[in-house]
Amino acid sequence: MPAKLSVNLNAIAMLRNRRDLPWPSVSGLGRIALAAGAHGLTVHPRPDQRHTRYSDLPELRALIDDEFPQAEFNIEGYPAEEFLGLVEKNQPEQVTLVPDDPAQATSDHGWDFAANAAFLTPIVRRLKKGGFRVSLFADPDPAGIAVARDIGADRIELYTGPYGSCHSDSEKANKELERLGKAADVALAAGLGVNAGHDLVVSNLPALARRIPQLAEVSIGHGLTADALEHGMAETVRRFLKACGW
Ligand SMILES: CC(=O)[C@@H](O)[C@H](O)COP(=O)(O)O
Ligand SMILES: NCC(=O)COP(=O)(O)O
Repeated sequence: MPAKLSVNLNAIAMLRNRRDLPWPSVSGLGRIALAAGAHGLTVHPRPDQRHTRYSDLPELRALIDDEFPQAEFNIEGYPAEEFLGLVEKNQPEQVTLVPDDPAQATSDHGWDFAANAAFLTPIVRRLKKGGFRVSLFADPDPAGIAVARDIGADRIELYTGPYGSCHSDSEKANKELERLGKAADVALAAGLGVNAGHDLVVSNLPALARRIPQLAEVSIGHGLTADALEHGMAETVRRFLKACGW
């Protein structure tokens, strides 16, 4: 089965947050994405709420429950107590734990599993007891991935940033793809599911899906939002011109 697509709404939320106005609507764009066939929605709330706000989460949970009950809600973030409380309140199908420092502009590495095993193990146990599927953000490092299994995760999410940044260097992209592929082989052999995300776009997805045919889910925000703007711009300008009487 092809990988499921979870649309990350953080970039939409960041655009919305430029003004004290309700547009672009995070739940409205989430509805459009799910109506178009996306399999789920992802948010990555950070403590400063510069992207998704905590108040967006109940609205997205209700959107899925009321209109798209087959879709999944994926909440990503650093597992501080505040984040764990948000997860427990908003009941996502999947929680993705990311080693984000609040000062980081975006996620740029996976967990050091050996160094964080004692920290993550009780958190993963608590989340799984709560009924949530747990995925851990991971660099494509086979040694670390074996530890992720021992920590109790259901899945890993491979950090694809270095692969995504090779858009103009196909040799480098192939090397990064092979690292991701080998890490996925190790994870799958260990019984872990494999998700992937960060800087994925239409042009780099097919090769990733071919190398990792068992890929369970990709979560995509920045590149997908950029495409939505590009492909929606002409129609939008026509609407504004019509409103001006042209
Ligand atoms: C874990 C991960 O790679 C994504 O959550 C990424 O952080 C996208 O969200 P932002 O664009 O808000 O950083
Ligand atoms: N988990 C990765 C994600 O949700 C989206 O990352 P990006 O496409 O915004 O880089």
